[in-house]
Amino acid sequence: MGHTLYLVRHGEQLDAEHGVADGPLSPRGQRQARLIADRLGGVPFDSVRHSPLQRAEQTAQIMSEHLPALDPQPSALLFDCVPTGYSPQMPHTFEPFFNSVTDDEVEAGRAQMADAVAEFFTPSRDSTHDLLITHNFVIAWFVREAMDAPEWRWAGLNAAHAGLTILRWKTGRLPELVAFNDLGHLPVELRTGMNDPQPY
Ligand SMILES: O=C(O)[C@@H](CO)OP(=O)(O)O
Repeated sequence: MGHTLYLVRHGEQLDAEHGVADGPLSPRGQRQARLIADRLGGVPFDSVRHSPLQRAEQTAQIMSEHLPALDPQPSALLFDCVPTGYSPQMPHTFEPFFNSVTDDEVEAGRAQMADAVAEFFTPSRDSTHDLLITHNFVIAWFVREAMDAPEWRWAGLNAAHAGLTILRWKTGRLPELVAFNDLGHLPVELRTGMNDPQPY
């Protein structure tokens, strides 16, 4: 069956729209965490890791209250980060965002993502299931890496709060993108965190 990696973006953070860098989940974020827990209730997870930031830690905590078999552990490899700097191949509309990111931040993000890929992208002959609760850019980088897409192509791959992305490695096969930003467990009013409102 191989190794399956379940990537979940944290739930909606309280007051994130006011520029608060981190904090607890909003009531909507707490509902999102309960619903992604219900969605994944049948998966026999071998490990659960989460970003140490509060919005991801609380998402993991709510999920483990609903799924007591989970034993979430923090991993610094899952911190929010910026995986690369601006590339001329990116749409120009992305440029203002990258103007506010320092070279040191990019260097740290690049190193973190290299270490994260080495840690989590592990083919397995056995059936293994690992859950990572993390951030939008980390999920985008993992998808880009699994697809062997150009380095800059993580930019613009957006997952919603509590969206579910699944990657799988089977022996002798290319990495498989089983699902990207699947929101089937969320009612329309809880599909938050995307740049544009979701029309479905
Ligand atoms: O700021 C964002 O849009 C993303 C970047 O990864 O972070 P988060 O998933 O923590 O909201």
